[in-house]
Formats: sequence, C-alpha cells, structure tokens
Amino acid sequence: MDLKVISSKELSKSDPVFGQLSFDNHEQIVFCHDKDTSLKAIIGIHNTVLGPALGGTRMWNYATESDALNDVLRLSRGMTFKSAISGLNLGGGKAVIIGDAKTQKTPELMRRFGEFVDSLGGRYITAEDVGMSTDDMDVVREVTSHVVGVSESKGGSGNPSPNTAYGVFMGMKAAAKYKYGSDVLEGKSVLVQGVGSVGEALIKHLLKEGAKVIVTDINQERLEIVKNKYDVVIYEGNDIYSQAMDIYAPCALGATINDDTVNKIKAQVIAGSANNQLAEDRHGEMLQEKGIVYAPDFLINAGGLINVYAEIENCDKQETKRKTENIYNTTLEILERAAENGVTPNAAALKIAKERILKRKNEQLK
Ligand SMILES: NC(=O)c1ccc[n+]([C@@H]2O[C@H](COP(=O)([O-])OP(=O)(O)OC[C@H]3O[C@@H](n4cnc5c(N)ncnc54)[C@H](O)[C@@H]3O)[C@@H](O)[C@H]2O)c1
Repeated sequence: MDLKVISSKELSKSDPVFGQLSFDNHEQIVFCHDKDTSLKAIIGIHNTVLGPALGGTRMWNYATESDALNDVLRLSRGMTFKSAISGLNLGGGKAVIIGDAKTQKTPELMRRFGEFVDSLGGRYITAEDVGMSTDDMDVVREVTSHVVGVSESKGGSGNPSPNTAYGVFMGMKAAAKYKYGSDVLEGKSVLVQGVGSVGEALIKHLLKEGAKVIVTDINQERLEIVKNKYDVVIYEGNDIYSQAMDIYAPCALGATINDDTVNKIKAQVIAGSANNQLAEDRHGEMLQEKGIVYAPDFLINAGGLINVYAEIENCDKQETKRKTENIYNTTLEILERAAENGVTPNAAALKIAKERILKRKNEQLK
C-alpha cells in the first residue's frame, strides 16, 4: 500500500488543529481510534470554568476529517455559551463519530466510544445528538457513568428532543412577540427544515397553536411519516430560502444562513433548533439589516440540555419545565437589549454568556 507520509514540517505549515478557524482556545481535543470497531471519533472540550463539559455525540458521514474537526470545534464552543446563557453549572463539550449512523453504528463501537469518554474522568459528559438515540446512550452507560440522556427506565431523563422543541417553541413565540407585538402564532406560516426528533415535536406545538406548517427534509421516509401523521404541507420547490413564509425554523444542520442564502430569505423571524445556524457572525448582522429577527440558536435550543441537566442536579420535571419556559423571557430580554445597544441578538446573548464565565473564573482565582 502506498502511503503518502506528510513530514512534520509540512503538517505544521498547515496548522490542521490549533490553526483551524474554528479553534477558539479549546482546552482539550481528544482523537479516539479503535481498529477492531472502526471507531474514529473526536471529543472537543471547549471550556470547563462553569463545570464539566457536557454536550452530545454526533455521528455523521463527514466528507473529510477536517470537516469533523471543524464541526466538533464549533459545536463544543456553542455548548459553552448555551450552558452559560441558560444559567447551568456546566462547561461546553461535544463529540463527533465519523461514520454513517445507519450502517456503521454498532453496540461494540458505542461501548468503545464510552470507554474513551470514561478515560476523561468526568471532564466530558456525553449525551445524544444527530445520529444518536437514547438506546445508544444506554449502551454507553454500560461502560461509563459520564453520560446523560439515558432511558427513563434506567433512571435517566429519556429523549431530550421534546424538551428542546418546547424551548424552541418558547423562543419562537418570544421572537414573534418582539416582531409582531403578539406571541400568538395562529395563522403564521412556519417552515420547519428537518423533521427529525426535534422538528417533529415542534410541529405538534405549532399545529396546536394554529400555525400553518410547511416541512422539508432530505429524508423522504421522514417526510412520509410526518405527512401521514400531521396536517402539514410538504415543500415541493427547489429553493426553500426564497419561499414566502413568516417564520423559518432550521431544525436540520447548521450554517444554513450563509452567503448563498441570507439575501434570499423572506421570513421575518428565524427560530429553530439547529446548532450554529449562522455560518459567520456577519450573517447575523446581515439579517438585522434586513429587519429579520433572529432568535439565537444556542439560547432557544437549550431545552434538551436543561432536560439532561436534571440527571446531574436531580431536578424534577416541574423545575425542568420552568427553566425551559424561561427561554421565552430570556429571548425577549436579549432581543430588546440587542436593539437598545445596536448589536445583533447573537452578540448580545454571547456577551451575557461570556460575562458569566468571566465572573466565575475571577471568583475561582480569588
Ligand atoms: N435533539 C436535541 O435535543 C437537540 C438539542 C439541541 C440542538 N439540536 C439540534 O437540532 C437539530 C435537529 O436535531 P434532531 O435531534 O432532531 O436530529 P435528527 O437527526 O433527529 O433530525 C434531523 C433531520 O434533519 C434532516 N436533514 C439533514 N440535512 C437536511 C437538509 N439539508 N435539509 C432538510 N433536512 C435535513 C435529517 O434527514 C433528519 O430528518 C440538530 O442540528 C441538532 O444538533 C438537537
């Protein structure tokens, strides 16, 4: 077999890890490999000032290892600010497993991944994300206690997605209140992009409120399931961003608000569960210039994190619901504060999150 060996000199020129644009003073990046199970995973620990780094594990068929690294760096950073803005005593971390969750995920692979998580001694706590389920977390639990989002029958908090959807719904209502003067979504057209666990649960809240729901997904099977269960319209065109709608709810993957899409978007409000919806911060500024209200993703999609946090802090369901409903107040407050200070909602939310981390860091230094 011909192996192209890159000299350390060449590698250092390209700075593939610390030189990544997404690298933001992450504390630790762990590359995990296991030949027997074909596990290839990266765990990113961004910041542990507020507590252990908690964040889900995503399994995705990344085109390149750089894409996987970029994703884990961005996602783990997002978790730091999500915990901070939600008032939780948690840091930010995330893991990615490179591979197709449908065909390459096995219990052996999950157990081996769990052993790597365990080796970090609790600095990183894992949970489910895209390509993962509560059942997978149950398998991970066999080898480590540093996992949340396990089944209720096993003493866990179960699938976090319904609570994520509830938080997104709260954030969406707050954004609507800010934009339209009323948080009632009846009659509003909402496009849900990605009808997976969160998207489907969000649809239920929207329909209950009388919104007109349009759905899109790259997975035809999911669209069929949703169409057969709910009174929704499937988007049939080939450019969803140009579609007329009141509210755009990105519930698939991140970076959908980018140079190619930002000028096409017709929605007046953007509120969804996907992490890192803005490809870059400047896209948030572009939305603001267009008068589009953007509810920061890491703020309104914290319901799942709040749900699994109950396993660490032993909160009851009522407390989890209260914390999740509070996303409404925080979102409204941040939208108002952003307008007062002439900054984007994303920047305003980040500022509050960073201030909380800095305050705790200073207390720890005393
Ligand atoms: N599950 C949670 O509790 C939670 C919490 C916070 C954030 N999130 C984020 O919310 C998003 C959805 O999470 P989920 O748990 O529902 O995932 P999921 O895997 O159950 O669903 C995602 C859906 O999006 C679809 N999809 C992927 N690319 C698409 C595209 N380009 N266009 C349209 N559809 C596409 C997939 O086919 C799938 O049906 C993810 O970005 C996730 O990181 C989830």
